[in-house]
Amino acid sequence: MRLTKYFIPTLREIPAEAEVVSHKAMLRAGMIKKLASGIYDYLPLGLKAIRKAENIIRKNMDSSGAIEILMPSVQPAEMWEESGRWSYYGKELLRIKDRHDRNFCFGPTHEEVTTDIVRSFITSYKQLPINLYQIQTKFRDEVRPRFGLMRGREFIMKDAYSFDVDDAGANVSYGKMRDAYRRIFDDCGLRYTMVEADSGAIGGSYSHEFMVLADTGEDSVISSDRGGYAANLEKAVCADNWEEWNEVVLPAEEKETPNTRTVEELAAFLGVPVIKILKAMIVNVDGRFYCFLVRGDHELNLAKVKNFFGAPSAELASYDDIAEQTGGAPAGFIGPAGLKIEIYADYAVRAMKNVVMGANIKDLHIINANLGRDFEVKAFGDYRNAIEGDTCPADGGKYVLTRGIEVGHIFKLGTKYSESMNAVYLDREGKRNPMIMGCYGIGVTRVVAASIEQNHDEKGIIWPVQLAPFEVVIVSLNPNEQAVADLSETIYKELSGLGLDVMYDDRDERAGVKFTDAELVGYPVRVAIGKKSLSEGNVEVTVRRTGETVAVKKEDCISTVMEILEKLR
Ligand SMILES: O=C(C[C@@H]1CCCCN1)Cn1cnc2cc(Cl)c(F)cc2c1=O
Ligand SMILES: [Mg+2]
Repeated sequence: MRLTKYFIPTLREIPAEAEVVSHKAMLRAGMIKKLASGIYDYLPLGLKAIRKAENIIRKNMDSSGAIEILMPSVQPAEMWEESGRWSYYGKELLRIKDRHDRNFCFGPTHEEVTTDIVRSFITSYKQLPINLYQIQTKFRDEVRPRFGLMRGREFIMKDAYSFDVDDAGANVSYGKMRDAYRRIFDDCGLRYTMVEADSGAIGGSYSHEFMVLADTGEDSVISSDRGGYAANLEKAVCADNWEEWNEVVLPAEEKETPNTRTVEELAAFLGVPVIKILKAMIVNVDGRFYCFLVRGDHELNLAKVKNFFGAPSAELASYDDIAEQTGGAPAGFIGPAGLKIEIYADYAVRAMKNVVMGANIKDLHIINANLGRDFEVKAFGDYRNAIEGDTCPADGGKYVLTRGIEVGHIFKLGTKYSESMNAVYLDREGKRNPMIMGCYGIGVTRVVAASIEQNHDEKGIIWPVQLAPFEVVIVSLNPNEQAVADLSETIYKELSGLGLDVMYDDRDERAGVKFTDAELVGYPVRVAIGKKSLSEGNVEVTVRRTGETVAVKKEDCISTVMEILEKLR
């Protein structure tokens, strides 16, 4: 492509709203343009990277036996009423009305639509298993879209749905997708890890996420330093391996603790370590209230609370609900004594002695409170967030916390949709059975952003060859010298002839401007052609990732570039 005939609106200034590297880099390199909050134009460079990611995904999905389809973005509400999800989702679901005032939504996902296709045409076990997938635009009305394509409201997803006759078959389908995802992210040149994940509201028995390791990732990953376990923090299991504190049980006494709103303030005021404090939270689980206790240095894990009750949601209670459930105690002074609601505690609480707990009265705490004498617990469980240094119950290693960007999520779905929407098949004995489903997503636009998060420096993007919009940029240093232009054209045509995506920067610009743009846009290989190329017969080949430049005889330019690109793959 000739740059004078192309469209790469690079920016000198970074818009203030861009917080993370990939967002800044994609704006500066002229890959995207914001149309509205969380909604972006994919400009030529951005689209080429997205298309390369899509083709890697398509190649591996097809070779896994999945079959590509394309479903509508606009979905009728009736389908979501059948699955019971129309009323379940809140504002995140973009609901629209057509001219006849009928209800539709802009699809955030396509379980219902795919299940409708399968139930309409597949009726026998002989037609199963089947895996249908699409690569398509989704819309989820995030309350706070940010980080550019990392958390957009409109985004491109590959979503696949598998249908099997039984659980064993569904496990095979799940395994095929897991292996396909590994090939996809390897082929994209991403460093990632697969982690056990919370299945969230869509139910189903288990799920795994594929996390691109990056410090700017929004997700927290807990993994054992022995490599035997990795999970999203929402899901990471905590061992119940606490030694009872060997302290003499002391008499409890009330203590005035004015204005000690936080655990740290309370600990400092009383001169005790945070670990001695019993944190009590009132949790609203789908409208029912419970009190959960965790040790002062731990955090309550609401995903674990939600899953414990099998509820669609679990949130910290509002101030008003706290006051109502505790007889008026403000947050920071809540305790388990004298509550009417059920009390659950994390395993670590069972080992505590002589703790500080809220008295459910403003500015008052009780010190040296002890389980059994001063408060009761209905049941102990794993309700806290794992932390670094915890012992891994799976392999005895120590937990390490890292951050990740979720680029893929695969779910064992079960019969949630096939039962509610009657997607059944006749088995050998002619008996009707619901199909066992799985669903599998990849955030295509997020893959591109994640790749930049993992591959950049202060000058801009360092594209892995696999996703690079253009693999090579030819920079003519003296475009007005006919001989330089001729040599540049020759090399440009030869490299393009080999099937590479080559950008030819034929602008009448200074070398510095061309070099800076080449580094910003992130072409893996740069070929610079100038007067020296004529006098000494050399061209300069630069590798973006290492910054290393070599002088190459112009007749060896093509083979050198091809070798470098092969090594980079
Ligand atoms: O999408 C999934 C599960 C899998 C992920 C892989 C591809 C197939 N679906 C979970 N999920 C997430 N956010 C949603 C947001 C809205 Cl507004 C909604 F109405 C539904 C969903 C929803 O179901
Ligand atoms: Mg997910």
